[in-house]
Amino acid sequence: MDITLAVRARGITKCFGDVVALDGIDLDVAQGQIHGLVGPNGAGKTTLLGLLLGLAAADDGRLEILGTPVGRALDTADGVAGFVDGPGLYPSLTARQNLAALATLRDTRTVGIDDALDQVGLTDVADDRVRGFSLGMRQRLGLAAALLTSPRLLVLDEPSNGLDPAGKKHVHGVLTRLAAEGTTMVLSSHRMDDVEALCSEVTILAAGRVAFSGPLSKLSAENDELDYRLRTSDPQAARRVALDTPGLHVVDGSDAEVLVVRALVPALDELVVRLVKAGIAVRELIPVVSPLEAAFLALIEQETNR
Ligand SMILES: Nc1ncnc2c1ncn2[C@@H]1O[C@H](COP(=O)(O)OP(=O)(O)OP(=O)(O)O)[C@@H](O)[C@H]1O
Repeated sequence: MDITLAVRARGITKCFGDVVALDGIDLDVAQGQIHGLVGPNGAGKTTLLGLLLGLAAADDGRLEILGTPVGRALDTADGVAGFVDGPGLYPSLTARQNLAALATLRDTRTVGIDDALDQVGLTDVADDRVRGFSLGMRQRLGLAAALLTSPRLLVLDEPSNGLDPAGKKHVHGVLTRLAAEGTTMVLSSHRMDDVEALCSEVTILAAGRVAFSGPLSKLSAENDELDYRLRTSDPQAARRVALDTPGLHVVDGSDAEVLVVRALVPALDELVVRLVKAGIAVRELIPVVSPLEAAFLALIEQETNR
């Protein structure tokens, strides 16, 4: 048993009737790490998070949480908190009453309801009924509910769902601070940019299988061709230069103002040098999708075509 791992899963399988939701999943999450779980709809993310929260038991495989093997009884392991499919809240109660009710039900030591509300930025609406809360406010309240138990492992299903940019920044700040204080997190997202902002490691699920698991730095598409948007001072001349540049393709979807080119980094460098030599100013040169997003999409395609 490796006590430096907050989660250790080996060969986890979970079926719903004929549907194989998880098909032999291995997962290692080091203590204090924020670990992202990404994948397309139906990949098995929520099912896996549900197993970590003790909401369901695996059909096969071995799961250890915070150093303790998980049995077949449905129960949240000590030190674990979080939610899947949105937090369970009472709409007719206020935010503060919801947290008080949960603390009573759990009979747990609390870090303080006011403190939890403050951490997620809900102090001003603490005495408003949850019925009137937006999706983003409910997500924050769900996080506050999880914080009440001072968890060592926090399991969150799409915590950024419904958050506006300021809300997302706030919640990311809370999660980053918790990780710095030693809380381990496993969170799911559909978005690689979320994962990039928060996580040091990521597991990509596709069709119930692990397509990749490891540090984000390893998941790089540097050696693959990427599409880049190019905006210059002279789009027509830039197109002629691009068409002449070896190893670079002008992609359909380019328009009069913006050229989309597909290239490896060396060919892209050559294009920029040629543009500058031709007196054409480069105003914008950005990947259409980030290298991580591109690697993610390529892996998903590979795995779903297997
Ligand atoms: N309770 C259930 N009964 C039957 N099938 C289920 C159940 N829960 C999940 N599934 C199926 O298991 C597979 C994995 O679903 P899961 O919800 O874990 O995926 P997900 O990656 O979280 O998807 P999404 O991104 O859409 O939330 C899907 O095919 C889904 O239809």
